[in-house]
Amino acid sequence: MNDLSLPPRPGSQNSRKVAVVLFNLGGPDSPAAIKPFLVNLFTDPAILRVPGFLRPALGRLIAARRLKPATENYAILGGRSPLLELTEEQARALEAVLQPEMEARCFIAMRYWHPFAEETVRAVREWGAEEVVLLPLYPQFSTTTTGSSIDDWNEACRKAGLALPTTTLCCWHSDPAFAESTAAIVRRAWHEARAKLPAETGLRILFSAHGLPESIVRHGDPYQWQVERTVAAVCERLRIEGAEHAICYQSRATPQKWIGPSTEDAIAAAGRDKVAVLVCPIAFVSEHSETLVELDVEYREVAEKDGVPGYFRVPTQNTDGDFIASLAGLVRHARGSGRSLCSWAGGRQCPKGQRDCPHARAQEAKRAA
Ligand SMILES: C=CC1=C(C)c2cc3[nH]c(cc4nc(cc5[nH]c(cc1n2)c(C)c5CCC(=O)O)C(CCC(=O)O)=C4C)c(C)c3C=C
Ligand SMILES: [Fe+2]
Ligand SMILES: [Fe+2]
Repeated sequence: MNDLSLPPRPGSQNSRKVAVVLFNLGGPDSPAAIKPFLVNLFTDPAILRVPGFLRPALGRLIAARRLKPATENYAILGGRSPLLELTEEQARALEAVLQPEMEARCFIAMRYWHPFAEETVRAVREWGAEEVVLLPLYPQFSTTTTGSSIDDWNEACRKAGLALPTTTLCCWHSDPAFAESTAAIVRRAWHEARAKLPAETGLRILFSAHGLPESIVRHGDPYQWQVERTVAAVCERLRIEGAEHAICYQSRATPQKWIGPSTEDAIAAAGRDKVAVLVCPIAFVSEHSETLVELDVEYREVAEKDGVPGYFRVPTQNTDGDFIASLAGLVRHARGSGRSLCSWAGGRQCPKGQRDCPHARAQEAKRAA
């Protein structure tokens, strides 16, 4: 056993300065930032999959159409997203767990608003990092989120000429410690909700994940499959007798067909079945507009309208101690391997040729090209 109270030994792997880079989507930090944030999002080739010459104009048009609903949502939160502050709290909490074992510092790289990857690459260099661990705050891999952030990071490093040994934690949807910590949060919320309901009223857990256009999944995005793996891993550990559950998808942001069932439809079904719902965000690990507004305000109204006999929400992980410990476990495992790692197979390392590991698959495709 390591004595964690001892400082890292000079010259050991643990004395190397490791930058843990947390990826998230980012959110506007003022009302004026909403428009450019949306333009950045909708002109990302990972999001808007049209020929390059069409993307800037079409992306701006879609962003303009989204501006009003997005502005209304952020107005409820005081005109800004809380995502950066909450991610900073997660970063500090993760550092506090890692620092007794290794010389680690957590940085944040957001995809569509500050701090952008370019800013973070500079900060990582200035700190004198000798090694990098990329840790997306998305348990499930999607080409639209983790994939886009990895490409953005690599491009920022290329431009800045930063070439450090780097490990990418491409996905951790079934990591046992993550699933256990999530199950504990769901269990607590379940008991709180049960205590407020009459004994004869059923309670259904709705695992609500961010949706995706169906065409993206059809083209091989593993996100939906990985969401299902997370739900299975959490349910295995719930230890609540007779708890029924369903998976649904929220936040449709474009007119195309998105994967379903939608969270609205799942709430309507609960209304018909006369069961209360406990909505559990399963693809976000911190609070932001899609939990605080969409789940807490909009879908609550939908549930009332649909005659659902009770509406409750599981809080996201934020800085929950067991959740942060699970992230620390991922970093500990990943360090120094310089490879792409994923937790889904239990082996931590993406198995060679494994079609469900998106990062390994992308690397293989690059090698073959
Ligand atoms: C085509 C559009 C979108 C896809 C695909 C998409 C995927 C996706 N997004 C998240 C997580 C977050 N999304 C957030 C905001 C947000 N997302 C979209 C659109 C798509 N997302 C928009 C237009 C917005 C802006 C807000 C709005 O207009 O409603 C956020 C941040 C929210 C905040 O408070 O700042 C997160 C986080 C995931 C996990 C995902 C696919 C797997
Ligand atoms: Fe989104
Ligand atoms: Fe993987």
